[in-house]
Amino acid sequence: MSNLVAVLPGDGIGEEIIEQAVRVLSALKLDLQLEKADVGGRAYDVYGHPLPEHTLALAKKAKAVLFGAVGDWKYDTLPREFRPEQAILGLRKNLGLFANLRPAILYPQLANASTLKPEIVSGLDILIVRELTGDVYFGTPRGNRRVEEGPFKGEQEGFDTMRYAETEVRRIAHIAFQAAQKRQKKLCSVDKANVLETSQFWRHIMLEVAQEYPDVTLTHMYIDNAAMQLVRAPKAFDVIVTGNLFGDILSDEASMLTGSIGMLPSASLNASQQGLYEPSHGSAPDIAGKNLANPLATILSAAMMLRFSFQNEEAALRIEKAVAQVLEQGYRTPDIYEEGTTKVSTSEMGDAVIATLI
Ligand SMILES: NC(=O)C1=CN([C@@H]2O[C@H](COP(=O)(O)OP(=O)(O)OC[C@H]3O[C@@H](n4cnc5c(N)ncnc54)[C@H](O)[C@@H]3O)[C@@H](O)[C@H]2O)C=CC1
Ligand SMILES: CC(C)CC(=O)C(=O)O
Ligand SMILES: [Mg+2]
Repeated sequence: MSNLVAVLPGDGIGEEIIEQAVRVLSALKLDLQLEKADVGGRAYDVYGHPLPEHTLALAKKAKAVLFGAVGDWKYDTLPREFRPEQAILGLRKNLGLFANLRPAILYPQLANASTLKPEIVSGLDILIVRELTGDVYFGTPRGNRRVEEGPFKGEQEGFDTMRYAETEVRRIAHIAFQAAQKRQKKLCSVDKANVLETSQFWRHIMLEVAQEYPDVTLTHMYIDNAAMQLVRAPKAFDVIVTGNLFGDILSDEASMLTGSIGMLPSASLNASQQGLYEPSHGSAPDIAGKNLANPLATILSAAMMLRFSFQNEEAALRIEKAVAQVLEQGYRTPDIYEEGTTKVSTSEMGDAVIATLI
């Protein structure tokens, strides 16, 4: 359905942050049909599965999915297929959402909220393009087995398989090169090619695809160095392209450059402009239910939804400008609070954004 949005709040702070994003969308009075469903731990509690069939069916028929977060410590001992995290992994895989865009932008008003010195982060605007449906997160075989030989013979071991097929690397490479073309034309591919076959293969394909984008400067960096450079000189990056595991880690690291993980939105896209939009953080059980969470990453994810799935650049910009405006007005949830600003709750931050929409 062309205007259907599946709204999946999930667990922990999911409900609180999604509520604010939905309020902002409603205030814009757009022609969207929002339909809510359970996902994650709360779906497991009710239906015995973290991604029930009706939730998956709703996500599949929707133009876009607005997702909160899933997970809670109380589900950590469940067999893996029933853990809440399988819901987001299942949605990504079932909807073919291979391209995860995670922009890390420092709003000038938050230069002091970052744990890094203002001169290191001010003006920061980088884009992490993370491959989302391959790599060690989905590779098979995986599991537990008895070690058959070597010094640990007879013991149990756990194992996963890191794997990337050519098509998977090629299509994310194109997304990243095209994103770089629209920006500073610098693409850094992050891998571990000095150790891993998967990474050597990734690098080889990146170099091949680069031939089609002579206007973009491609560089390569090992993940360990990239993790270090990201806090040493983050502004040296423009677009980073990397695999699922490395991208997961680097994007949490990049969030601290922007002041808080509560500021980092994301879009996960497939080949037919269907997308899932979620904050880059998790369900934050430590602050759930307390009206403390920063809803801005989710509100900014809703803006990305309007831009990428509904081609409504104007409405996306209205949200983004309102977010900049509330920060300018000094409103801060606890994660980005500093002396001299006004501490607000999750819902008060939603109120402030709505009041500022023009
Ligand atoms: N896409 C998803 O649904 C994801 C789910 N998870 C799940 O979330 C659960 C918690 O995982 P953690 O490793 O603790 O990561 P997390 O991202 O949920 O929290 C890490 C830290 O950041 C803080 N934080 C996160 N979002 C915030 C926000 N909007 N405002 C203010 N502070 C915020 C939390 O309070 C916590 O101190 C786990 O079950 C994990 O598997 C983790 C990452 C992604
Ligand atoms: C919870 C995981 C499945 C993923 C994750 O941490 C992420 O996508 O950022
Ligand atoms: Mg993560």
